[in-house]
Amino acid sequence: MTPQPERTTTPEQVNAVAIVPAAGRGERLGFGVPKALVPVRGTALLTHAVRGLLDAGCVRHVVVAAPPTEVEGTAELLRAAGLTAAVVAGGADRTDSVRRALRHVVEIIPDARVVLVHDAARAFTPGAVIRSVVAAVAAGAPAVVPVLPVADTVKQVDPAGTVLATPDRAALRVVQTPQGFDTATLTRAYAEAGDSATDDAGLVEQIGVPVATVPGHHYAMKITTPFDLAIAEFILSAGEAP
Ligand SMILES: Nc1ccn([C@@H]2O[C@H](COP(=O)(O)OP(=O)(O)OP(=O)(O)O)[C@@H](O)[C@H]2O)c(=O)n1
Ligand SMILES: C[C@](O)(CO)[C@H](O)COP(=O)(O)O
Repeated sequence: MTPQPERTTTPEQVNAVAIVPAAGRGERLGFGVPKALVPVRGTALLTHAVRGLLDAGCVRHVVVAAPPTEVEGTAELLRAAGLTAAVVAGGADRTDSVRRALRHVVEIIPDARVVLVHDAARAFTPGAVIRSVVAAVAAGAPAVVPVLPVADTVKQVDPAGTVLATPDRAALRVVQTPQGFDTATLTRAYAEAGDSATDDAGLVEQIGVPVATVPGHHYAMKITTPFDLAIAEFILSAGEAP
């Protein structure tokens, strides 16, 4: 029998669905408007983030969780930028916002096999990171997170700030988004795990499913403070990620 070439699924063949939690208030940024709507070079962070996902070439649908009072305005913002995305009302915390968007995904795209969850605040994530997360899920990993090594020494402290321990930083990673999941795994995690977690992979860990890692990128930083906004300006002026 003639040996058949091994079939691999490329990220472009997957057509993932992306959830974008964008309902945060941006208190640490302090602009008095939801952070996702804060402009960098005249374009809202959310618009940069959604465009980045759609331009990566492997995302078929985007579902945004917006502040409940901004659902219409957010839909209009994205339409005006020529971007196609569904917008739902977000919740009280990030987990609640993702839960609401995930419910929408399951309703409108029941055949979605791969789902990404990507912070609007990580608006300048390179397409290569998005594609490698999708590729790892397509290759069979039920959950995948992009990570970076930890550059500083990290201390564990008690509530008074006294150092308790110095974990081995070689075993630690900083976690970014998009985080990618087999849709059935993420749905089960949201149904069975605790109410809240600081990331979606945390809920998957709670149900005992292994989480794989792929290399992240400094450009996928979370824009949290005015200092980060200055770095975002730099990233835009520097052009394509090295
Ligand atoms: N109720 C919430 C809170 C946060 N997020 C989203 O989760 C991502 C990560 O949250 P973070 O960077 O902490 O944003 P904020 O909550 O807006 O920031 P802050 O804590 O400074 O108010 C952001 O894209 C944010 O919009 C959300 O969808 N719903
Ligand atoms: C999901 C996340 O961006 C991964 O690093 C992060 O945990 C979000 O944390 P936040 O406190 O909701 O910003």
